[in-house]
Amino acid sequence: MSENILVDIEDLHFTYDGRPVLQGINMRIPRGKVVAIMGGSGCGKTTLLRCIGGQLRPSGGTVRLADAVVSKMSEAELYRLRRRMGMLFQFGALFTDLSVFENVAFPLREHTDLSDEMIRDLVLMKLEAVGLRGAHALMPGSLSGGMARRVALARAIALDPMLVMYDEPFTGLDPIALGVIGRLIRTLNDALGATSIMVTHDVQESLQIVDYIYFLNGGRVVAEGTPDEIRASRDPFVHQFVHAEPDGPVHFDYPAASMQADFSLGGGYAGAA
Ligand SMILES: Nc1ncnc2c1ncn2[C@@H]1O[C@H](COP(=O)(O)OP(=O)(O)OP(=O)(O)O)[C@@H](O)[C@H]1O
Repeated sequence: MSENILVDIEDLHFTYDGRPVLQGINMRIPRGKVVAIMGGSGCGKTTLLRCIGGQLRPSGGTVRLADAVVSKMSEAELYRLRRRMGMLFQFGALFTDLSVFENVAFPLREHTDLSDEMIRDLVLMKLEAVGLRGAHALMPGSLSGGMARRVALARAIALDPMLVMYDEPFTGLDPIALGVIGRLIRTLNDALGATSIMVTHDVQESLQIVDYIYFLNGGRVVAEGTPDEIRASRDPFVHQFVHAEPDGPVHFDYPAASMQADFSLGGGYAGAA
């Protein structure tokens, strides 16, 4: 594998209960880049992140991270690998009974033997990086949505990860907070010398901050390119996302039986009384 590629995904397949979700994904993500993954609801974006993080084992193909095949790692190796990965999931999910300081300190206490003084300095540095050093004593319940997301970001980078994965980091944020989080994702990535993968529905923000975008549909990569290539693209998938069109090749409804079969007149639905 080229020295420069941090994440190399080859012909990745994943199946839930016999239902194929990922059907031959190929991606090569160079070190230092911020990459967005987009696609309609349920197309497999979160599943892909979980295969990269080793929480799910693929049914076929490989994910290589640095020079290691993630799906072949033992539990102990995966645990060590996760120390080098930061993850920020939808809504940030802070521990509500821990202060801002303790939330950011959590991965440091969990994964290192650093002294309390060292942990204190590192936590305050990470909080400073997201503009919240002054908020270290607050409890999550007293933070705005944007502040809570910034604390989650500080926690995700607490261990100086080589790879940071974001699952819909902008969900539920107002446009100003969204812009702040977007810029932080970019600047923290560059300051840490990390690589970032972001699953998001926010095309406009992504076009401002990322180096490359992949579009998924039906468990496959259907389009990809740099922000300039994406803006200029005539691909119908890309066009639908960039212009937020409700109709197009991406269907937003989960596949269902016909209305006639599902509703009582059709007599086919056995779910509710
Ligand atoms: N634990 C599970 N068991 C069975 N099926 C699952 C499970 N988790 C997800 N799926 C299914 O796998 C498909 C892909 O889910 P995934 O969460 O990866 O999609 P997504 O692209 O991240 O969607 P969204 O944008 O709505 O979050 C969906 O159809 C979903 O219903």
